[in-house]
Amino acid sequence: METILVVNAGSSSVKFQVYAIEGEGTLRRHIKGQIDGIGSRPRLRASAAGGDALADRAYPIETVPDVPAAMAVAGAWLRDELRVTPIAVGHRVVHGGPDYAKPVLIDHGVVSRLERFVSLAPLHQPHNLAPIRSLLTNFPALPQVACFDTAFHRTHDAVADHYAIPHQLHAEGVRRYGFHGLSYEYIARTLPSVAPDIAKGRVIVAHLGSGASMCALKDGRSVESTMGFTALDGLPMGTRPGQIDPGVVLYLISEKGMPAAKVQDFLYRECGLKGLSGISNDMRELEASTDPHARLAIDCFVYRIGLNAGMLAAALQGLDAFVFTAGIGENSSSIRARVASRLEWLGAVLDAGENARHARLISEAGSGIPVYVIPTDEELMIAQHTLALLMNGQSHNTRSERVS
Ligand SMILES: Nc1ncnc2c1ncn2[C@@H]1O[C@H](COP(=O)(O)OP(=O)(O)O)[C@@H](O)[C@H]1O
Ligand SMILES: CC(=O)OP(=O)(O)O
Ligand SMILES: [Mg+2]
Repeated sequence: METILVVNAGSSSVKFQVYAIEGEGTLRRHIKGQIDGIGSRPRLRASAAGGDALADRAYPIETVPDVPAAMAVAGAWLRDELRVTPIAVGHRVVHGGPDYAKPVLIDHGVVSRLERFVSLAPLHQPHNLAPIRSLLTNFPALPQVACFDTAFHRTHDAVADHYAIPHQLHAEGVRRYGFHGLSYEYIARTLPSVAPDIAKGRVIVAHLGSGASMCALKDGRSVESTMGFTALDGLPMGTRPGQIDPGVVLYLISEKGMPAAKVQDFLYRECGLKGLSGISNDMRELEASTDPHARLAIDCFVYRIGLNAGMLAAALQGLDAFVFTAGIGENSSSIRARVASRLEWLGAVLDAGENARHARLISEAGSGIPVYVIPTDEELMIAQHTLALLMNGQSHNTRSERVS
C-alpha cells in the first residue's frame, strides 16, 4: 500500500495522519493521531480508519516537555511500531512569507528560503523545518511538500494586507499575512456540503485552539483575518497576548531593559491564557479551575472574540453565518455559548441542547444567522495538496477525494 504521511506541528500539539493512495488518485485515511497537551498534560492518541484505538498513552511533562520531544515520540511510534514507510510526506509550514501563495515541493533551496521566517514564527517554523531537514538528509529521494498557513489569505485586498507604515517595509514583506489558512481552506471547502445556502455568503470562522484566530470568508475566500505579520496578533491565545499596543513592547524594552530575545520569549510563551491566569495555557485546566484569575483569562478570551467578530462583520459588511472550529471551538460548549451570547446583536441565538451535544448546527431554528461547529482537518488539506503535487506537479483540488 502506498501512503502519504502528513505532519502538523502546532503550538500545543503534534498532529499526524497517514493516507493510503488508492486508484485514480483518491485518498483514504488510514491512521489519525496527535500528541496534545504539550506544556500541560502530554498525551498520544491515535486511531485507525474505522475508529479503533491504536494508542492512548499519557506522558510525564518532563518526558515530553516541548514540540520537538513530541515530534520524536510520534515519529518513533509511526516508524518503529507501525512500520509506516510513506512514499511522500506533507508538512504544515506556518510562515510562507510573500513568495509562497501555494504548496511547493521541497528542496534545499526552499528550506533556506523558509528559514528566513523562523524569527517570524518561533513557536512553529523551527519545528516545521526540523523534520523536513532531517528527511532531506536521510531520504533525499523522498518527495516532501510544504503547505503554508499563510497561503489561503493571499486573496486579501491591498487595504487588508497593509499596515499604515512606510511602503518600503511592505515591499520587504512586512504585511498582514494571516495564519491557520489550511484550517480555513478546509472549512471553506466543507461549507458547500454542510450549508450550501451560505457557502457563497459572508461567514466568520473562529479557529479557537492553542493558537487562535478568526477569518472573514466571502464566497469561500479569505478577505480578512485577525492575525497579521506574525501569529501574535488578534485574539488572546494559549501563551500569546493577541492584539497589544506596541507601546507595551517599547515599555518592556526601555523601562524593563528587556533585550529582543527576552521580549520575543515573553510575547510567545508567557502571555495569553497562561499569563492572565498564572495557571495554565490549556483551556481544559482553566475551565476546571475555580481560581478568579482562570475566570478572568476565559472572560478576556471570550470578550476579544466578540470584539473581533464585530471587526470582521464590518469587513464583510454583514454576516450570514458563524463557524466554530479547532480544539476549543470544537470541544467547549460553554465557551461557544458565551461567545454566541456576544453575537446576539448579529442575530445569533444558540440551541442549548444542540450546543451541548456538539451538533453540526448549534443555533435555534429562529436564529438570525446559523451557527455551526465544523471539526477542522488541516491534515486532509495537506494530504490533498501533497498528492496533487505528486501527480501533476501542481496543487489543485478539483479531483474528488474519498476519505473515510
Ligand atoms: N474538551 C475540551 N474543552 C475545552 N478545551 C479543550 C477541549 N479539548 C481541547 N481543548 C483545548 O483546545 C486547545 C488545543 O487546540 P488545538 O486546536 O489542538 O491547538 P493547536 O493545534 O494550536 O496545538 C487547548 O487549549 C485545549 O485545552
Ligand atoms: C499559527 C498558529 O498559531 O498555529 P497553532 O494554533 O497550531 O499553534
Ligand atoms: Mg493547530
